[in-house]
Amino acid sequence: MLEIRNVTKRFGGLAAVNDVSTTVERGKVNAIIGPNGAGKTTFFHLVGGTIPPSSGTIAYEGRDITGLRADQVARLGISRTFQATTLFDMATVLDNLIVGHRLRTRSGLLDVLFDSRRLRDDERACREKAAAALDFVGLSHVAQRLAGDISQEERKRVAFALALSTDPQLVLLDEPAGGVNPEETQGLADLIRKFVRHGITVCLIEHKMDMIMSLADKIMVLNYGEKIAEGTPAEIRRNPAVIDAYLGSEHADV
Ligand SMILES: Nc1ncnc2c1ncn2[C@@H]1O[C@H](COP(=O)(O)OP(=O)(O)OP(=O)(O)O)[C@@H](O)[C@H]1O
Repeated sequence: MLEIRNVTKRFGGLAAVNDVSTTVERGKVNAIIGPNGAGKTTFFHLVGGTIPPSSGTIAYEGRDITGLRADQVARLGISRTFQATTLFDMATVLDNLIVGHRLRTRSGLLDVLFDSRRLRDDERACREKAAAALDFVGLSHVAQRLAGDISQEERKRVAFALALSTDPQLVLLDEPAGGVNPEETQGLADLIRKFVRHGITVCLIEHKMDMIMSLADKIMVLNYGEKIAEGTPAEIRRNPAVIDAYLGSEHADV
């Protein structure tokens, strides 16, 4: 689905991502792990178009998407969440979702000025889509709550719902279970499985090893920007280089 070839990103003298090649497989949970500063988030920025690579190529469904902007990448079917979800805390959860969906629809300034039919149609469609996305992530019951009043776990679910607004084929989830308790982590893992069941391929960064080991089909391990291992959870768990760099250290939440 996604093919990354020899991708490098340099910030000055630092190679945050260094000559990484990998694939993201359709219909699977693809995980990326590694110590803090290993280049995981930078890797997502490169795939999602937030920043261009210094060298290397990224192909999505056989099409070269290297250097495309984030909005262009999103339109092709790749969306992402961020470690911290920025919400309008004084607006309701539903309104946050509607704004997120509105930003991605067609009507422009002229439609707003002339109160066009397209604008009204767009608004209705956005409201329906936002409500459907909230339902999908199990948050219908907090739709009318202020975003500032919901729990960290609910914020994570809102991030998932926002990622759905572009009808993605592939979602990149950056620490989807960061800062939530073990029981809630289980619920979020179930939600990730639901994405895959509904045909949305997942690629995620996470430090919670119990979650990753039970959820991922395939894991890539980064260390100092380089890929040091890739394989199934069982293969990764017994890989000496991974144990040395990550699993045996205090970095992983085990
Ligand atoms: N815009 C930037 N300018 C300069 N250096 C950067 C920039 N973004 C990231 N880096 C550096 O690149 C390296 C990789 O950072 P990155 O955030 O990708 O790591 P990470 O694996 O996601 O870490 P974490 O698990 O802490 O989120 C770090 O040394 C970081 O300081």
